[in-house]
Amino acid sequence: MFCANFQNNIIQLSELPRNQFQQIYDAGRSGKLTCPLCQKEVRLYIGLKQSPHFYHAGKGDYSDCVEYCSTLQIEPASAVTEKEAVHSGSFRLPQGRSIKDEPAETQGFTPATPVTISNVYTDQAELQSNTLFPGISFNSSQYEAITNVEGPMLVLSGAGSGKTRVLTARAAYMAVHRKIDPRSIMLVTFTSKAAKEMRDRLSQSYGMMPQQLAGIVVGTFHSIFYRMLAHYDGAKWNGNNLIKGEWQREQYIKTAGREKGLDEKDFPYDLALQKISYWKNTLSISSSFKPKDDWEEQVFYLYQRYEEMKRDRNQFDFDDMLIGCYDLLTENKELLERYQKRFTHFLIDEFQDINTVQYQLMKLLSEHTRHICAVGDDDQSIYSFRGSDPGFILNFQKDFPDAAVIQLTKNYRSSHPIVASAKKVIVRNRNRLNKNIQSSFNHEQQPLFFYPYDEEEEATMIVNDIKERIQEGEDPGSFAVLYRTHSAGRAVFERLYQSSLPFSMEKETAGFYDRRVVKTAAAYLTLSRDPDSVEAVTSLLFAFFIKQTALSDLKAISILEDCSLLEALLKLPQLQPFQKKKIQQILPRFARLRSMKPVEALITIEKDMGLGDYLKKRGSEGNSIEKGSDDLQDLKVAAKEFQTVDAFLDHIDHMKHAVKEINSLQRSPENSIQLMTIHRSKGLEFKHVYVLGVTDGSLPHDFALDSHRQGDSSHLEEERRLLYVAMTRAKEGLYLSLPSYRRYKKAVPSRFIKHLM
Ligand SMILES: Nc1ncnc2c1ncn2[C@@H]1O[C@H](COP(=O)(O)OP(=O)(O)OP(=O)(O)O)[C@@H](O)[C@H]1O
Repeated sequence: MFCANFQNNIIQLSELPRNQFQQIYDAGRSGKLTCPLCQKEVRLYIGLKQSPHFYHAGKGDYSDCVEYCSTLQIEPASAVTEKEAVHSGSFRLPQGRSIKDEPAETQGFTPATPVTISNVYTDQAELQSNTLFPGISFNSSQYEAITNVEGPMLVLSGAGSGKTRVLTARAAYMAVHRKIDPRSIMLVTFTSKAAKEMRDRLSQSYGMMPQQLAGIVVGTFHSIFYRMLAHYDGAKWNGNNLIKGEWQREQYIKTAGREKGLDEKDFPYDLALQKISYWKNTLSISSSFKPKDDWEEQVFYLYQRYEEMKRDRNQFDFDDMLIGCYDLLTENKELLERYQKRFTHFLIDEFQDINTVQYQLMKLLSEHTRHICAVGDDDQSIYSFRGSDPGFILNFQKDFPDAAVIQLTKNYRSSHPIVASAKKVIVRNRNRLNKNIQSSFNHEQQPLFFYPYDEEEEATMIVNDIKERIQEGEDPGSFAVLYRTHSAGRAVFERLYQSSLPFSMEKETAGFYDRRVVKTAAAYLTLSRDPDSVEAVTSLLFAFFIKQTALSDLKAISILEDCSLLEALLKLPQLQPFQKKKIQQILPRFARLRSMKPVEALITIEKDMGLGDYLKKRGSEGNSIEKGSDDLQDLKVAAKEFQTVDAFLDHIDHMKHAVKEINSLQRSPENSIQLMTIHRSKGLEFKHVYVLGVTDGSLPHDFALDSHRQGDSSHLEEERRLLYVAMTRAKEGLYLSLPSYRRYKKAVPSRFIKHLM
């Protein structure tokens, strides 16, 4: 049905401006839409499977209502003149009627479209062997990769081609069939999640005895090498001295930057930190190191000061763990030999993401036996910013010219249409090894593009689609929603929370309202209704560049002079004249904020109340990947659906509680919808995968487009690999979202997928 009653007016869907769908959808959810005929509650459908339409909230036969609405059908929009239309609120309600009863097209709504793939699926029968472990089959390449355990081996494995299966089976085969001491097997993974999965698979699938299983050393580079360091010198490598938070690293280099007079609004500290990590992980810094240009000169200074600051405090960071171990083993031959005696067989997962220091460590440890097996896929290399380099795959063959090379090209995870589409995306990368990945099964479901209006509607469509599929019998654990950056997951988090569907997500995604800029902007809003909020006034001190110690003065002034904390700001004795002038201008505006619409209030805060200046000076505007002003734009998108500041602030509080609640539930991934960044999804698989924001600026990220414009296309290629990784997580359903607007700006489909549309 295509009409509904809203605020005593009849809305025709064909006449509803596209940007108001979400608002009407929300009105329906809060019971504010009714049927023009029976007056019962109706809702607006926004999803993937059908075009938007109104439907009755309760069950029953509503054919009369549908019929009635169809008699209200109007002439095509172009035929309705202004004279014929009346205006109600922000909606244009046509007067003209026609008795046509085909469904009216909804304005600007494009139904989901399938990805175009040209090649047809051809089933290539293959021999599978299951003699090694009952119930688990292996194709001939996998079999060879598992059983050929002597000497170096490189396994080039396409997405979903069973590298995890091969790695775990190879470890189990060595222990069970070849009776190699499990304690001498080292299996290195890239993430702790992958390590856990390997351990789980080893225990469940390969009939290993618990003591055999316990013997194999399975872990990430960091966990394995940190254990070596802690064992050698527990006092120096005490976990309490580890710098865990990025913010602390940033604080150190910003302190160093101030010594050099580097301006925070111009200087990209995030890139500087990345560069420092890169240098460390690629073992680039030696006595002969020379910065290449001015930028590197500056970063090199920050690097030196950063290292000094850590040393003075006996601290170390994650990169130091690997470098520390490398130094230890190269300097202490006796220790190296002890470890070499202990370990004889080495397996490395995600070899495409290895960096110099990790590679050198593995080479050192394995040089006595050369039983080293590296498994990787250059198309899934997505950590070059940390110094990883798919070039190691090529170097491996140089370092070990006698290495056996095995290609795994059969994809067992994803259906043919998914593999074919992902392949069409990745072949456009120039810097890659050519391979012919084929799916092992066909499926009638094609990957879909869908076209939400903006981020909010994108989240609504996805959550509704998941809800429908769960109602049809799918498990919540079959779904994953993937995105490029953490803040992009905010809207889906909020919709999922409102829907009561079980889901879990990474902490960073959940912490949108705790991001520094978001928190500061929200503090302005809070002070407009509670000028005595200690938390909000503390955030404001940051924004006005006033020392935090002023808080106790503020409290005293507020008691002695009987004024609010906010008003006390102006009476602070330590204010510089320019600060006083600014605060004088800004204070009266707080009260007015409360009567504005939240988006309007945020614009006022940004433009007229100092937040814009704060962003320029302190809000990481120089950052390339996470700009402060992007956070503010994201906050405006979140605020869009709210009519009052109070309602928006309540929503923020509610969502902060929601985060705590969801985290405390600790739902298992098997039973809940997963929200995560594409980076985190590596190595995982889901029946249905939704990829948010497949638009230029989001995927590829703006920073990669910038560097492409400046002549460096390596980041763009990495972004394409990210999309490839995201697509190849899906087994059956792949849904790529192409919103028309992003951060209030017109968005265009990602250059990576245009040829698939
Ligand atoms: N020979 C085989 N026969 C049937 N299924 C297989 C076979 N090999 C692997 N699989 C299945 O294919 C899927 C993908 O395997 P796996 O997770 O090991 O791939 P992967 O290469 O690690 O993937 P990616 O690199 O994309 O993360 C899994 O569900 C696995 O059980």
